Amino acid sequence: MRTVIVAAGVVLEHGKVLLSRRKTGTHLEGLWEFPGGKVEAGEDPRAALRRELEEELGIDTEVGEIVDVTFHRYEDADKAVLLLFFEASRTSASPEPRAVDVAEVGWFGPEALDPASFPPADVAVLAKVRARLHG
Ligand SMILES: Nc1nc2c([nH]c(=O)n2[C@H]2C[C@H](O)[C@@H](COP(=O)(O)OP(=O)(O)OP(=O)(O)O)O2)c(=O)[nH]1
Repeated sequence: MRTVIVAAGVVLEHGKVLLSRRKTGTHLEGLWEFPGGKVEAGEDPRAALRRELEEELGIDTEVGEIVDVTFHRYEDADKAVLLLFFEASRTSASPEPRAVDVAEVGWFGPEALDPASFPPADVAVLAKVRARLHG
């Protein structure tokens, strides 16, 4: 089984978190997630996250500290993911997020962070993000 390294962003603004929804036809289709994607061979994970946020949501960001690291095996897809969740913030010049290469995008409060709507690999980080939103 291969392991894929994924960088995902926790972008908070005004007590809400930025989430995107996976497109139909992809692994885990229709679920909400922290926007991001695969780190290419030899690529700096923070640079990968900036690139993915630009490609998928059209936003310009600065990537900060790590929020959580999780490992999950998706037996059905015969793949494992090492997920690096980073704090990220939009630069002052950044456009508003839009669904360029995701099914949907939006800002959500803590009540939306129901683990049933997210990939199983996200359970631990959801608790951390919920705590940040309440804090
Ligand atoms: N961006 C992101 N990906 C996540 C999260 N949780 C989680 O399990 N993943 C998984 C889903 C995918 O298997 C992988 C992200 O890679 P990707 O978005 O480039 O995946 P993909 O659909 O293009 O994958 P593939 O079909 O090309 O293998 O990480 C999350 O919160 N954010």
